[in-house]
Formats: sequence, structure tokens, C-alpha cells
Amino acid sequence: MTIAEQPHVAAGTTPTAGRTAEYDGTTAVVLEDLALAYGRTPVLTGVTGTLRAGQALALVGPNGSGKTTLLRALLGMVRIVNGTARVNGQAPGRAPAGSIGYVPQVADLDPTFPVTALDVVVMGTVSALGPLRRPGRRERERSRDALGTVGLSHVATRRFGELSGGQQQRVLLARCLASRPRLVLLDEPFNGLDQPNRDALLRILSGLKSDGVAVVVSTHDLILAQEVCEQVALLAGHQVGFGPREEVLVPALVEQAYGAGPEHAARLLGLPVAPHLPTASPVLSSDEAVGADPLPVGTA
Ligand SMILES: Nc1ncnc2c1ncn2[C@@H]1O[C@H](COP(=O)(O)OP(=O)(O)OP(=O)(O)O)[C@@H](O)[C@H]1O
Repeated sequence: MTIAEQPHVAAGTTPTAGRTAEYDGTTAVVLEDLALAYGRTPVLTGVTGTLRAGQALALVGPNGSGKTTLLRALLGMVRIVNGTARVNGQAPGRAPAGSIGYVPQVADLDPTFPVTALDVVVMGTVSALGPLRRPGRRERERSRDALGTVGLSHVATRRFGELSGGQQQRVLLARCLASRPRLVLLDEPFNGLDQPNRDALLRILSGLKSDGVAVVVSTHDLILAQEVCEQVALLAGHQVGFGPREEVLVPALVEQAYGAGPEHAARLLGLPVAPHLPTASPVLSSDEAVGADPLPVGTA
């Protein structure tokens, strides 16, 4: 399904048919009627929208809706079968090394590997160095800065595997920040985080945005999405909405994307759910009441 065929597309998402925006240095991601496939099977269609530098985009939708697929497509790891994508002004996969940071949903590092937190972060500087060059003082300096950004300077010399799960995730985020990317892609970064780590991550994301970094976050948490992201892409194998959060995270579109009823949609959005009123009993006249059969005991 293309965006034009969808009945409910948030305002501000009208595709600019046939036209690819010129890169002006302030636009991190531009998608136009994008369709993605694994092999021959399209799994996500009709995605059109823009993310500007210094803003965050939430990818939300039910399981299997295409959030991770879209993130991976921005890295050039998934086949584009229709439409176009520009990432920092380039086709996906063509961006200069280190200009895009990615933290996958499942840690790609064996925690039993005997390396310190700082060593892990330094790994993030390697791709931008080019072949045959090894990280030096400048890279270690940047890596210490990145650890500071995620509030973990004090664990620099601790073994990565000994850190808590939330700390490990923040170290992996620091690894992604060490190359000073202009676009950061995070797959379900809030999963399994306790409140302090969650708050810390929210602060880190705000700081990145203030520094002009663009952020794309996939999340199941629509309340968090509203808190941290100016833009939202609501997916369900196709685009249900893409635009400002207040236009996309609305009950009608959430119901549509999740195939949910109004109560479920309200809960997902953190809106008050109308209390269930007991079904009104028919009002009987006193004559009818007298003649009525008594309900058996225990009958609801
Ligand atoms: N490597 C793959 N090969 C074939 N199909 C895949 C592959 N990875 C994902 N898919 C399919 O693509 C669709 C979208 O998957 P994706 O992982 O992008 O969804 P998601 O929204 O991130 O889901 P979740 O919320 O469960 O993480 C699903 O139907 C999934 O089965």
C-alpha cells in the first residue's frame, strides 16, 4: 500500500512525489514512499517523512511492524524495493564512516570478552580511522569524552562483563558516540532499563539533540516516544502516520496501527481510560418485580 492509498495519514506527511530534496546539511533523513524487503517479500511499504538535525524520530508500532527493518535500512542493510532514502544527504550505506552510530537491540558483544569499558568505547573510533591505522591518544580522548557523556567515566577501567545490564547498554551507546556521529540509531534502547538508567538515557538523548545530532529510536513505549521525540513514524507493515508527535500519536491512528480498541489505544498513549460503568439493570415496575423469578444463588 502506498501512502496515498492510506485512509489515515497524519497531516504534514504528504509525499513530494517524484522529487528528492537537495541535501542542505540540516536534514538527517529523508524518505519518500520507501518500501523494504527481505528477499522478495516486502515487509514495510509507503514510508515518507523527514528528520532534521537536532531532532529525534520514534519508530513505533506492534511486533513485526518494521521498526528494526527501517533502522537497518538507514544503514544500507536492507533492500529498498521502491522509493528513495537519503541519510545525511547520501544513499543508505554511502555515508562517511563514523557519521552514523548504531546501537542494535541485541548486544553484539560477548560480555565474557575480557575488555574494559573504555576498550569497548575505543572500538567505536576504529571504523572512522581507515585501514591500517590504530586508535591513538586522540581516539582514547574521544572515547573518554563519550563515556563521560553517558555518565560512566567512573567505570572506564572496569571489565565490561562485570557491569550491570543498564551500564553495559550505556557503554555501547558511548561506543556509538565515540566517532561523533551526526545521526544516532537506537533499537529499543529503553528495554529492560530501570528508572534511573531510563532517566539517564533520556537526558543523554536530550543532550545529543542540543548538540545538533539527529536521533532515531525504535520503541514499544509510546509514552517515552512522546517524551523524547518530536517526530513519530507509526508503522504496521506500512506507514500509518509520520510527522509531529502530536499529530501521529493520536487514538485513531494508534488503534489503526495496533488493531486495538479505544481502551487499549488510550493505555498505550497514557491517556485516562473511562471507567467501566456497570450495565444498567432494566428498571422494573413493582408489579413486574414481584412476579419476577428470583435469580438462582451464585448467578451473576
Ligand atoms: N532477516 C529477515 N529475513 C526475513 N524476514 C525478516 C527478517 N528480519 C525481519 N523479518 C520480518 O520483517 C518483518 C518486520 O520485522 P522487524 O524486526 O523489522 O519488526 P519490528 O517492528 O522491529 O518488531 P519487534 O517489535 O518485534 O522488534 C517481520 O515480519 C519479520 O518477520
